[in-house]
Amino acid sequence: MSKYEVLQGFYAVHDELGSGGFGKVRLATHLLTNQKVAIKIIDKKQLGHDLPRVQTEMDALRNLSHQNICRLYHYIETEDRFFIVMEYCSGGEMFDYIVRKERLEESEARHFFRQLVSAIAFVHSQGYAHRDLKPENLLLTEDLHLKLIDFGLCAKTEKGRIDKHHLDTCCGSPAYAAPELIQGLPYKGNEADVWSMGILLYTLLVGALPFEDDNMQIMYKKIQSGCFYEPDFLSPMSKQLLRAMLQVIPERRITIKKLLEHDWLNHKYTQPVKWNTIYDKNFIDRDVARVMARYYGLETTDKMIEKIKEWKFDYMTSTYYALLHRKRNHLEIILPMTRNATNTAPVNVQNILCSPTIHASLDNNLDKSGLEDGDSSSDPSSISPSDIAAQLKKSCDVSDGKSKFAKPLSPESKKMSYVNAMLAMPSQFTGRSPLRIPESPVSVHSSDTASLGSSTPSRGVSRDTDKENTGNNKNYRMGAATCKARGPLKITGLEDGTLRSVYTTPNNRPTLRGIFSPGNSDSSHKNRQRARSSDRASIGAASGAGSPISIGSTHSGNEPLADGRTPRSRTKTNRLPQRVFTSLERKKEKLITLLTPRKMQRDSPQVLKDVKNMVNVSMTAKQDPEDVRNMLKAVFDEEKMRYELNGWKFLATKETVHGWMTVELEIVRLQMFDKVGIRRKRLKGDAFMYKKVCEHILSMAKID
Ligand SMILES: Nc1ncnc2c1ncn2[C@@H]1O[C@H](COP(=O)(O)OP(=O)(O)OP(=O)(O)O)[C@@H](O)[C@H]1O
Repeated sequence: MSKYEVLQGFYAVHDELGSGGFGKVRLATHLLTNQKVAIKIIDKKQLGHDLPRVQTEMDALRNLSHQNICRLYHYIETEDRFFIVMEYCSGGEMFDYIVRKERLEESEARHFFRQLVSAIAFVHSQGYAHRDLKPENLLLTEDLHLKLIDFGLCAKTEKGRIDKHHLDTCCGSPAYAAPELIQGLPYKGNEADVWSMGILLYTLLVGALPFEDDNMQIMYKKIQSGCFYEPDFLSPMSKQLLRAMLQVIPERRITIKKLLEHDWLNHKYTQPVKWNTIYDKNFIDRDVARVMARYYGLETTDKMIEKIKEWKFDYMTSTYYALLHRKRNHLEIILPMTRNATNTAPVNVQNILCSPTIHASLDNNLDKSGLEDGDSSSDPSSISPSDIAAQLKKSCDVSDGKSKFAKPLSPESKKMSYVNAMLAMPSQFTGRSPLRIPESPVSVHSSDTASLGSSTPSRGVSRDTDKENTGNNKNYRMGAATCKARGPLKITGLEDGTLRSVYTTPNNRPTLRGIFSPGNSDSSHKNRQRARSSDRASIGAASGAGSPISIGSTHSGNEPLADGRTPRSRTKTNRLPQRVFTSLERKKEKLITLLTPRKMQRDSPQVLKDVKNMVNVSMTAKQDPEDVRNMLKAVFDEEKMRYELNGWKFLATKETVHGWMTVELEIVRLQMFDKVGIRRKRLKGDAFMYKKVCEHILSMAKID
């Protein structure tokens, strides 16, 4: 029996997107609509005492429907596993975005930070505190909307009482934890979140952590001192905001309300942050409901609307959201004629990036259901059932070796994406653009975008006005600290105790090198700190930390990997239906790949035809992929990194003081530039470790 049998016929499961302490997140296709989704697969056995975490996360995701929070589509529980189907954030982790940029310019950091503040203001307004804010939990969509994930550690109080309620569970990642948390004092979730946001803002602007040390106890002391380095390039306004957020005494810390009004956040913006949700669960998109009513065999659209409004988070909810997403992207919304029809979904059409300017992304011009304003281009009501059937048949017809792809419905969708624009923009700090994109046919306009390129970060140290916080060094800030190191922390468990079983069946840098160094893994602390992805049983644990690593070993297909997992080649079972499906969505060129013998497929790297989704790709100066492969092998050997090579994909692991980190590096061809690129993905380990490892590998490989 397949591990994921429960998903069969509904989702096709693909590659791993990332992994946390308890399970993996896999990319998947929602088969009925051919939309990409992310599925978090959690093994119950691995959860142990942390079982309530899943329930906490589910409750939060059900309740917290917001434009900057990753949407829950579907929730399935089986005897062994939980499957959480979510909106897929194809832009990857926000942190990845700054790996190549080293640090962000102020206006760009503001773009992301406004969205984070919006999400957290909403979360708090609903009585929740996130308590695990860190770069790994901030994802991006293809048009650079920020989406908050991972509510497994969140705390719930009565709505509107988050600022009254004290919590006592210490959780989150140490580097992002507020001083009151690491002292083991009762704390308020909202205040602790503001501190973590301060750390996040610092990482965006500086590209390093404000408090860190190889020794965990020293790091704690630094956090409690509130004393952090302020590089000269930070503007006075950013310094002031960072100080306000990184105030050691929680009562003196800026509140979220004040944060929303802060000048830094609103600089050059005509509108304040829209923090309230723009979604209304009572508002259902009629076009989508109409198409679904036909599929589910309901007589009227209204009946379908009533059904969707039950919000069961089953396959119906998932289908509704998947179709809504298609509509938002100006893709046709069609389903087979009836639910008894084949589950084969219409083939994918172009993944279109529709956010030409920073404002388009920022303003979240969405209506209550999540559709962009003025989205009148698609009118599925004009599609008759026979059209739908014909189209479906046509689009799935690959008998002639060519798949027929639905056309994008709007010419607008051809606009250059914000992602592309940002990647094309030279970084003011590095003096180069991560991707040297030749003259672009579409210019990016809007006053704000223009300002991104031209704004000069203010240099020179502003005189500190906050006397209370003035330290000896003018570049250091001292929060009003109680420098009392209380030593190890006690974990007392989550506030919300019990797990309710819900059964649902689907049918129904170092940029500033020298400043940043990865923190340490004080094992005694780790055991007490609530386990986090970077702290929890890792590759090192699985392989026996401290045991000798076989250096530079290219694993044969059947040996277990360093992390104890079975190599991908072995875990691949009967994937044919999935492979066929994938080929359909990847446009007709991919069919050639499908029909090519496997050996030949492996012999040439994947070709990327445009710069879309190239946020995680570094371009090399090489034209021969073999050269790059050899260079990477040499770097791994030199770095004593263990790796597995599967065709053009390396799975490399490295032990650092913080534990193990696994990165996937794939060699790809960049057709537009006639160059070879390296696509990277963090699979395990904390984001800063990943950043450091990637920067190191890429600079060692001398790829630029
Ligand atoms: N919706 C998504 N779209 C794309 N990638 C995702 C999505 N959700 C998660 N990921 C990837 O998977 C990783 C792990 O996800 P997540 O943090 O939810 O797992 P976790 O087990 O709760 O982790 P942790 O141990 O940090 O709590 C993320 O850091 C991200 O890289």
